[in-house]
Amino acid sequence: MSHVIEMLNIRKEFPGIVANDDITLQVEQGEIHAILGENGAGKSTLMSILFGLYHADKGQIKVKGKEVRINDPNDANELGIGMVHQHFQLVQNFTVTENIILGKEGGFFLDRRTASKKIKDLSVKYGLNIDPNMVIDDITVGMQQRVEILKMLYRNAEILIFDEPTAVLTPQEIEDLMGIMRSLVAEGKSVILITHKLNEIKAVADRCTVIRRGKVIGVVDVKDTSTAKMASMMVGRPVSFKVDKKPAQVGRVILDIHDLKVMNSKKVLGVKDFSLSVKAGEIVGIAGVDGNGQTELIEAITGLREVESGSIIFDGNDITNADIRRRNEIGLGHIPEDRQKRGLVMSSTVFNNVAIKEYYHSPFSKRGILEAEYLREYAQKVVAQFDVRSGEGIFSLAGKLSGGNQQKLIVGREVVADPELLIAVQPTRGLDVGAIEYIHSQLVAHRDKGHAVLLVSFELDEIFNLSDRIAVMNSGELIDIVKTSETNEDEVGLMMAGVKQKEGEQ
Ligand SMILES: Nc1ncnc2c1ncn2[C@@H]1O[C@H](COP(=O)(O)OP(=O)(O)OP(=O)(O)O)[C@@H](O)[C@H]1O
Repeated sequence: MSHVIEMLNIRKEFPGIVANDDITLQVEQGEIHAILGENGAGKSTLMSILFGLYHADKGQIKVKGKEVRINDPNDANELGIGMVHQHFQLVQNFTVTENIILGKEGGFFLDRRTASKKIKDLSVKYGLNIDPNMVIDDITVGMQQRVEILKMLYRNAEILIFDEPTAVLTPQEIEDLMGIMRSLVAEGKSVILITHKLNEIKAVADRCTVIRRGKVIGVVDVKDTSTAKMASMMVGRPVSFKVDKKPAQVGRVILDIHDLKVMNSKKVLGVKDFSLSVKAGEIVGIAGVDGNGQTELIEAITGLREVESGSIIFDGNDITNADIRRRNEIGLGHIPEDRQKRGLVMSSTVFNNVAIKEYYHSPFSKRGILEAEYLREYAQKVVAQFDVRSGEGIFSLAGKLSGGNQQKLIVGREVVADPELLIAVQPTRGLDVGAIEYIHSQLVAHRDKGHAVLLVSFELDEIFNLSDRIAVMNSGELIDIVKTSETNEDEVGLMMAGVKQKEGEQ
């Protein structure tokens, strides 16, 4: 078998941490090679080296047997290496076409109509459902990811790196993407797939390199290795995939939404006459395909988007038009969908990011002066409890944390603040199975303390594992709300497609 890519004995250090410690990765031509590792294990660093974004301190890279030096992404592109990043690299106010041709030879002088046509054809061919004329700001996170995939396909890459490509895709989109990957390798291309989702590795990958804390633990043939085995190789202990929880002890209504109407960014109703209540001591999960009004609903509840009509009552207080700080103060916590845009200040430290919502009041500050010692201990507590790993602890910049560790930081900050209502949107996006197990147990513990949790997730498994009741959204409407114990994935799947239960029974 010929190796299309060989990364030999790669070492990369950052202040306080060895991100890659003597890593060897060999990818065969025509295979889908998965890389599995905990959050912060060094996967993105390794791929950034291959893509010319970082330079290894030591080691060698060979492409098709020839040693190469990859100084920047242009070198990588020339060697036929393409990458879909975990965090999108798109200009928000540009169209899809502009983003795709940006940085390509000829760039903006390219004939846009021809470029748009080629993009449209690729989109249709791979079922990506992207209109080349749409502006990035107006499309969902899931669609933005597909634009990244299109960008790579547009440049005819031979070796395609996917860094957590399915984290925001719907089950159907994931299926489609798997199909795309299979057809890519059938054409002789090679795929490197970084994912935390073991079932995806099982479904498409040929081999898997497992890394833990910067070191290679082993390379396995996927068809001969169980998901449980891969999980324990990665985490270093057995992992439980089921959430242990007692029946909910529900109390008073915490969140009461009445006939809510909210516009989306296209100025049409994204949320239509939506009513829902969430009680203390329960987790209500919102199930739905991405783009069916969940974002607008959550933005309305958290104060990020204006309400057209209807009301939002929080523990007896009308907060329909309240400002965000007031919502925080009366006990609303929010784990946002887009952790980089809304969750963290990337250029600031972990410490500042933990303090960001609390710094102005006691006990975090007194008479306008920060209680630095208290804040430091508080930040240390969040980092320790949620296992946020980085080179320089609370003094690391948030932007230097691995994607999963950024996510753990946000979840930790919001849970430790102990809000009456925790709104958790995709709380385990990008997390490894060990971290998911922990975050799930923390969300259940939050409920068991008598707090309310409103969960939005595109993972039906997660919705079913955590929720006491499931509210299904389709086209901005509440299709139905059902007890988790009285439904199943097929029924919820039908409702997600807009079929009301009674219609389904007919
Ligand atoms: N530019 C940087 N400066 C400092 N530390 C960094 C930098 N980039 C990565 N690191 C650190 O290197 C380690 C490995 O990070 P990396 O992003 O490679 O992990 P990962 O395996 O991709 O994790 P995840 O699954 O969470 O995405 C982390 O501890 C991270 O904080």
